[in-house]
Amino acid sequence: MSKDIELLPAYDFRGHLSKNPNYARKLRKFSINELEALDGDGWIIKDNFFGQDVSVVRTEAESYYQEGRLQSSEMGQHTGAWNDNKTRGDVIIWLNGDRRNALEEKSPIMNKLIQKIDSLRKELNEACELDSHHTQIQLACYPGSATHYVTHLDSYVGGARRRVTVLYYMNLGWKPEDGGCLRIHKSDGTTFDVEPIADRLLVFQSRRVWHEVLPSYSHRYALATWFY
Ligand SMILES: O=C(O)CCC(=O)C(=O)O
Ligand SMILES: [Fe+2]
Repeated sequence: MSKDIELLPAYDFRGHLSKNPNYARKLRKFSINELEALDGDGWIIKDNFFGQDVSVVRTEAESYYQEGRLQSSEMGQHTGAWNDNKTRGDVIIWLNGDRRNALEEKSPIMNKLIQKIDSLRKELNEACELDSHHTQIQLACYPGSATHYVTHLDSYVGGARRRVTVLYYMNLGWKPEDGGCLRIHKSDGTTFDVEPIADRLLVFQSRRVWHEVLPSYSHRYALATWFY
């Protein structure tokens, strides 16, 4: 993805909060420091987000893989140019729309996790006037063999108009040699690698944070949610 793409405006979380200081009291899941970081660096990490049920979520995720329901991903609906495993080597399933309704029966614990992630959106709506009413949810597996995803933005003019990306990792016993870090490219030219360890949540501004998935050498599972 070329860095010349036209950017959509980023969201000013702290600005919206400071216009309504009373709303600071509505913060339960995010701290003011975290909202400042979402405006500043553009991302935050929340470890131990869901607790020990991460192992059940992982098992539920693997069942989609074993049933052959994870399919090669497509990037950019407007062009086939990105639909190529040199760009992106994960296999995915969308869990919104009709599949979302089946989740309660098929993957009850993942369903609970999805609700917990959605409560973050509701809090941002209430406290920071995010006014987000549309989400997309995707379960993805990078099945080892150096599968990766090149540097990109999740949202830009002409693409999906996402505002917030939430990634939840479910890789128990992750080791450095498993690879698959999420590499963030900072505006000062340096990088920051996020290890995709179990029960870690990463939240970032979809319109600002350039990122890539480094080659993965074992099965690497993540649940991605986008707030529009
Ligand atoms: O799984 C990850 O860490 C990131 C995946 C990603 O960047 C995407 O699906 O847009
Ligand atoms: Fe991404």
